[in-house]
Amino acid sequence: MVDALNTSQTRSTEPSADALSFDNLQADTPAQKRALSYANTIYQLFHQVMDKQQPADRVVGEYFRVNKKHGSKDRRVIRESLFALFRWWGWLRKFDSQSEIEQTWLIQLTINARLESHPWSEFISAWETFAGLVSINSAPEFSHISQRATWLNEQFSEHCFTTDELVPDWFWEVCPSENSEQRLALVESLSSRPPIWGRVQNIDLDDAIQSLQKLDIPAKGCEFFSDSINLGNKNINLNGLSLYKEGELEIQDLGSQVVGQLCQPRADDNWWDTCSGAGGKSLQIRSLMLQQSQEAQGSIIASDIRRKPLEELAKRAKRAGFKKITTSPWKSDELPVPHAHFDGVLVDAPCSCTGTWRRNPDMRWIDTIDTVLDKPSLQLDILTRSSKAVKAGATLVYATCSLSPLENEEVVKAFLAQHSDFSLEITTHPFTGAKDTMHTVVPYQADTDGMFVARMLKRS
Ligand SMILES: C[S@@+](CC[C@H](N)C(=O)[O-])C[C@H]1O[C@@H](n2cnc3c(N)ncnc32)[C@H](O)[C@@H]1O
Repeated sequence: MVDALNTSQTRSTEPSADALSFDNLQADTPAQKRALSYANTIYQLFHQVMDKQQPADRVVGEYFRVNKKHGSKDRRVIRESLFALFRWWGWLRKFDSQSEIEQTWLIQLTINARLESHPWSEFISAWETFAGLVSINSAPEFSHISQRATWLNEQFSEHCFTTDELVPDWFWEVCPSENSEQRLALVESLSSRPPIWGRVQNIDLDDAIQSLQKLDIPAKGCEFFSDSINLGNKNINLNGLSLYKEGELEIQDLGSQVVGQLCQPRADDNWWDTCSGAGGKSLQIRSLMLQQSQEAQGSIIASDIRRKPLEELAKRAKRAGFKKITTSPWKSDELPVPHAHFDGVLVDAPCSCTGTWRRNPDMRWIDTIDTVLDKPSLQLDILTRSSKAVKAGATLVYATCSLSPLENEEVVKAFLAQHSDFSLEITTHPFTGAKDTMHTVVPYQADTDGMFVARMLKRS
């Protein structure tokens, strides 16, 4: 098997892959000509991501920004084919043994489209014909990855396709799971896209749902949190939505919302969000305070080593009218806030982001095991320094969007081993109802990203 990972270990400054040459193929119809043009574009974007280790959403966004000639259908075919390639690359890379790059690519594109049940049949038939694949027309509508693996094993018996290999081998080393049913459910969820999740603030959920449904957005509530909203799977032009522009709707994955919920902020608490980024959880914490009392005096200081996300947070807070959120950049080892001062400190630590692989399927192939292994020492350092800001009797919450125990349970255990004045609290996993001291939100539990969260108490 050709190991695609070997080609992507180092960051390249070379231009992305050369264009493919389809000169020896006779494209007679407009659909065939377009199919070859798409094949070339997708090939170059794919290699820009893999060879230069650049995130696919950035690469494709920049491509469409520069190449304005593409209409909405072109964009859809290119974008969806590209993202699907990363979802199925663990299988598609096995076809790399074909002699000609062009033919290999057309085979991979055809199988990719069949695995996704893409609707652009005229282009798929063109790829299939040019690829010389005559016998795979019987692809059914798949509802499960096991069906896809079975179909591939029947069609291409010279290879063996297993569901575990849809993620890189190193993933199982850092996210071990002995239980084969759980492994399958995890790969299944990592092979599909979650819906767009949001949160309403300053507005009644039912009013928000009604106004979004009038715009043909299939919005609905969810059984877990009264302010969460499921916005369906289709892209939404947020800047065209008045709810969004007026700060009444924020996009936040439901898994991420678990973290704010388990912070359990009280109306008049003072919180420090130490790694706030653009402040998804700071906004949520303030909104949870206001849900308890419109007079809530609680405040949040948001910090990050990057200034730009803090500027974005300031805009979001202004949009929502949340005057009690302020920002304080974290520029050095010194705390940017007073010691032993806060009722709650949230450390949403930088991590490998393996829990977000559903939305960013390319990351599983451009990252390596080091993406996980180099994080725990940084995470422990940030958690240790942040803990100094917690006052006696108050709360410290540690969270990541990683699925690896090395970045999660092990970091918390290492912290507690050095800090006997902190102890874990028992909390309830909102999706499973499990009562425990540390929770992993696994993507298949509620169709979300993956997260980890643990809540600790500093002794009085
Ligand atoms: C998981 S993201 C935070 C996401 C954010 N809390 C949210 O809800 O959208 C981790 C953040 O930690 C920040 N970060 C990385 N190293 C840091 C450090 N040494 N000190 C403070 N923040 C850091 C990153 O810039 C990044 O924004």
